[in-house]
Amino acid sequence: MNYRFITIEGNIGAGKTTLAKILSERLNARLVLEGFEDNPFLPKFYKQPEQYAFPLELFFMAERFRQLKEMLSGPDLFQSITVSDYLFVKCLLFSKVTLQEEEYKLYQRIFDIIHQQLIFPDILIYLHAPVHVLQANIKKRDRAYEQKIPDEYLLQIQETYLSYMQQHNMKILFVDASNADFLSNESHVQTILEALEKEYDIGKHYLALPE
Ligand SMILES: Nc1ncnc2c1ncn2[C@@H]1O[C@H](COP(=O)(O)OP(=O)(O)OP(=O)(O)O)[C@@H](O)[C@H]1O
Repeated sequence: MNYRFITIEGNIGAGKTTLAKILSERLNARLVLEGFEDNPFLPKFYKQPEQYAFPLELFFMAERFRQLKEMLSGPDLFQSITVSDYLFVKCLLFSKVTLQEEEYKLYQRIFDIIHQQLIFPDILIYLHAPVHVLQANIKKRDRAYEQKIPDEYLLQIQETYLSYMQQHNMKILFVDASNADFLSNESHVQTILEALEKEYDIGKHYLALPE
């Protein structure tokens, strides 16, 4: 397989973490997961978004930068495969939705300075699911602070991801994850693994999972 650094992205509740864990096991890869539970501002943000969005986003940026930087300085960067469940630019995409305009401009300035120090994945697997599926997943996993996320917020996040992918040249496997069940449907995992054996051109490549 030609991809040494694979990143999985998608909206809240799309199933990134599940797939990242499974792929890392199957590919014997290093796993990089975002530590959103360590962000003390997240439950507060969901109660009072305007008040807590800026510290929330700063915390995410600092933590993710630290994590990816550590990964880069690790000894096995060129020997092993790495699978992560977020792109660094995720902070910026969410911030576009969560921050006020002036705050966003400032955030973007800091982001622009630091993101150049990081490497970009070889391929992005984007899990796309409609809002009602995301809401059902969010309900099922039952994190208390996520239970009142409005559909509108999920739609805005989705829009931001889609327009980012439209504007940036990268190899993207765009997976229809409406019925994805990587935990108990082996053929779904196999579809992704087989796709990763192929060499793709830059751009979006659609991938459907078996019924
Ligand atoms: N930059 C951010 N700004 C605001 N909230 C964020 C940000 N990054 C993550 N979150 C929140 O942290 C929580 C976990 O986010 P994330 O989407 O990464 O994981 P997830 O929903 O568990 O993913 P999946 O179900 O696809 O594995 C969600 O409530 C999400 O809204």
